[in-house]
Amino acid sequence: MTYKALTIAGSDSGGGAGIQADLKTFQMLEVYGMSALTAVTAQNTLGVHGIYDIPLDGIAKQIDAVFEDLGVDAAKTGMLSQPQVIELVAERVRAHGLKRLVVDPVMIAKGGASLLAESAQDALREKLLPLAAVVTPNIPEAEVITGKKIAMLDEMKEAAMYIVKQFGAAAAVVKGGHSEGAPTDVLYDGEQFHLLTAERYATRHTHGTGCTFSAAITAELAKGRTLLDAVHTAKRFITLAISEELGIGAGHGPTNHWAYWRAEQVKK
Ligand SMILES: Nc1ncnc2c1ncn2[C@@H]1O[C@H](COP(=O)(O)OP(=O)(O)O)[C@@H](O)[C@H]1O
Ligand SMILES: Cc1ncc(COP(=O)(O)O)c(N)n1
Repeated sequence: MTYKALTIAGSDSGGGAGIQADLKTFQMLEVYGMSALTAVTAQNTLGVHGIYDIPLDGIAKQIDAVFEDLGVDAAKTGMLSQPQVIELVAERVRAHGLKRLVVDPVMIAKGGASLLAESAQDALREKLLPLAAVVTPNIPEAEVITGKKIAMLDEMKEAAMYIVKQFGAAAAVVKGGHSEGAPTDVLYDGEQFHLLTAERYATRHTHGTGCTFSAAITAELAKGRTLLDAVHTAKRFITLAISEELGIGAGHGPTNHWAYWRAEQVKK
């Protein structure tokens, strides 16, 4: 059986985040990867040097071409850039009846560049979140979505629940990468909370961690795994990818997309 996943996101020329991180992650989890580009960024580990949006009809045609021929078991969104892109993606997701949608509400790159216009925040909340099987904000993104400050674990829990109850997402994971101490992520699945904890690695090479984490959830959902199983696998995938840093680039380098697969081979 060949499982298929689609990423609707921006290109990172540096290969650590965006479409490139997503496709590498799908591949390493043995899922066939497909892409619909929303924007092309000229980017490396030092920052974003240019953003070139793809015309709306080009985005729609990529999505439709993939659904109409190959089929999609699960999809994720990453950088959506503009409100019209969010509206279009929401409309195509509904038209194709896609159920397993992971929304990574990408807003700001690690270097500080804005990857989502402020005017797109309402469209994200109103149009896309209701279609999500799971939303994966980091702490600053969860603060923007909910309009509430998050300093402690209890507030991460409140934010995850608020995103589900207020905006109609089926589930939310508020990621703890930006907190202090252990990087604990909070999953609210509509009924219960689940905490996922790992060791914190002192490294500057965390470019694309959010993209990689949400892509791993998407790949596992494409295989028909439960959300809880998918999030657990994604946590292991990203923790290994961060712990075995590649050390390339002069700035925030990429994570190691081989690490999980190699660890699994050793187990066999
Ligand atoms: N230094 C780190 N050590 C271990 N895990 C981390 C570290 N930084 C982030 N993570 C984990 O990586 C994943 C992505 O989180 P985060 O960095 O918050 O997302 P984003 O890239 O969207 O800002 C989460 O599971 C988070 O807990
Ligand atoms: C095209 C693109 N998409 C997403 C991100 C966010 O990735 P991160 O916040 O992990 O640097 C990025 N830098 N570039």
